[in-house]
Amino acid sequence: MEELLLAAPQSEDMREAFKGIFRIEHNYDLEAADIADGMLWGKQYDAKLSTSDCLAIAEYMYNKSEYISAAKWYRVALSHHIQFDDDIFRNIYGSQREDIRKNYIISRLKAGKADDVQLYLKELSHDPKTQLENTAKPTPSISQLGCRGLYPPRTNLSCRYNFTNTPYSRLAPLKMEIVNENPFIVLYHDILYEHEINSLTNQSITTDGWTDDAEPELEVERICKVSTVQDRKIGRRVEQMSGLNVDLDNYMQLSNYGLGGHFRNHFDYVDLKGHSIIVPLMAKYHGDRFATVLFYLSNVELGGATIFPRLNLTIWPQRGAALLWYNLDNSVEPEKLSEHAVCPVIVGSRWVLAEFIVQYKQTFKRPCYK
Ligand SMILES: O=C(O)CCC(=O)C(=O)O
Ligand SMILES: [Fe+2]
Repeated sequence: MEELLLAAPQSEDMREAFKGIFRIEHNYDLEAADIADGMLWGKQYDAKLSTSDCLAIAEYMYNKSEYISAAKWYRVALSHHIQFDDDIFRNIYGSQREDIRKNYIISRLKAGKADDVQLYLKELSHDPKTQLENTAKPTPSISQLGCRGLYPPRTNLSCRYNFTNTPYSRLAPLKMEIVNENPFIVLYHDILYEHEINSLTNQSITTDGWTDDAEPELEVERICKVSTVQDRKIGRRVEQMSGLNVDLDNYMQLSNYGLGGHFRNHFDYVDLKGHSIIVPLMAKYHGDRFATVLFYLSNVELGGATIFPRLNLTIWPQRGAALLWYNLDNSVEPEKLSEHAVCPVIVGSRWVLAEFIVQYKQTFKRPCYK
């Protein structure tokens, strides 16, 4: 029994799963009834949520003051709830059904009007897949549009072989897809070997990313596991991809995002001028993060795109590809357009490896700043 309990989810695991489901529901505009049925973003999965799962989610949404969402989850819980004609079952479950109905009505009233209470009562007997009355869909944010793949399609972009970044590139040109001209963002294809990907993704990572609660001064939220790795061979490839100087002994950041894992909008630069505490440290060692190279170590079955909301750019992870972008502009000032985020993972395990290329090592490679 003790062994079973050890393997069972703890209350913290449940809370994190609820938060993940909340992010998925809102970012992708999914309906509670669909999620409960395993219908995720248009794809039917062989998985269903139980009545008690739905009830627990409804209560989580209620406590978060997300009353419309709570009402939807209560209604789904009720429709999945055991309904027996048998007296014994009615005695056991009847009162629970009444409680769910009550909570549904309270949630509806909290987000609606007392005058509409008859309407709300009627809704209770409708199929949970029907829309709730008088509830408008919220307008999606720019980031949500990106996560849903709804930015306008891009034209006039190109692919070519890159022969020129380093002398070695002549022998082994890289497959380069230009995804944005200004600021320059490129996606390199087939940049990692299978054995490299496998050895990176077979590691177990135990350290959590960070949340607003843990480090409020960061003002970002990152839900994933992180670890560091050193790999001189991959470091050399980063040099080849970027044409910049890379510290081969640098630690790269390995991250794994699970259900609902995400990284809210952020910049990779620190903006040395604005942060007096870290400036001496950053300055002593290497300066700000000039560019980022992000290796995708897995495909993601659903969700988990990298988005640049200010550029209307969505990049879907492709195992073995790597994305390169600049965080500072030509005058080494923060490039505001480099703001980016990781959309919540709906299904799958998302692995990435990031190398941050630092500013002061580029003095001779990029000497001609404006
Ligand atoms: O995983 C991604 O798509 C982006 C990761 C990222 O933004 C970071 O590590 O700073
Ligand atoms: Fe980032």
